[in-house]
Amino acid sequence: MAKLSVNINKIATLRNSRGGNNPDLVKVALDCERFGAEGITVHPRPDERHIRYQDVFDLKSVIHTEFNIEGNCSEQKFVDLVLANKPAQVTLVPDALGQITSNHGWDTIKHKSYLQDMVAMFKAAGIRVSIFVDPVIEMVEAAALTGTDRIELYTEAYAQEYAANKEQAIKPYVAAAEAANALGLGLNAGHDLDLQNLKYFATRIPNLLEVSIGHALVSDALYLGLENTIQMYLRQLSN
Ligand SMILES: CC(=O)[C@@H](O)[C@H](O)COP(=O)(O)O
Ligand SMILES: NCC(=O)COP(=O)(O)O
Repeated sequence: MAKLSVNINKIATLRNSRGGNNPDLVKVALDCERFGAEGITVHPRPDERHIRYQDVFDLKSVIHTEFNIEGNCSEQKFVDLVLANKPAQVTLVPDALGQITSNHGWDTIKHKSYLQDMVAMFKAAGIRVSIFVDPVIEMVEAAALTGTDRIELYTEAYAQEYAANKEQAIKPYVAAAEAANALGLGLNAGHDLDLQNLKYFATRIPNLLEVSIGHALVSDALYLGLENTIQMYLRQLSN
């Protein structure tokens, strides 16, 4: 069963909107773990629009499930933050500064040499590395040449097409997952997964190890409650 890593970016968005500490991000993270989350994911962006760099230090000192820090390793501040906190996993995401959210994976062919260096650096620090990629077999194959432990399949395209044609939507992801499996790459997935599309994805993707879910889960929790929502997502992942 794939593990559920709850991305708490949007909790930080709400907190920052009034300048105080309500909701308390650390408390929410600990509650997510208490409710069954098997990991906590954060994506500190250079503008600190939601997760602040200090949040990472505060969270690292208290959470006891897997800590996954996502971000762009071309930012030295991000690299320093990850090395200082040594999370269970770092997920390398090629976001530019002005993006409203993540919207593409790495070109692992073009950036293979650079990613090899980044992967080696984080692995030398004892941090598992995952590289955010589109469901394109050539990108998966090139990712394997970087020495990364895992890839994370960027699932927005799947989520967008799911309602119209889920059989078609899943096809590139199954092919990419099979390629990853054959190459010995660990397999994560994330972005726009939700209560409607998660089970179909998780039951058809071979050897899926982890999904990181934030925006839809936090939105659902506004209506369903955080504990109930996490349990509902976990049920979607159980066979
Ligand atoms: C990499 C990815 O798809 C998400 O983890 C990303 O963290 C979402 O970022 P926002 O929460 O800023 O939209
Ligand atoms: N890596 C995906 C993630 O952490 C959360 O993405 P989303 O569920 O907020 O779209």
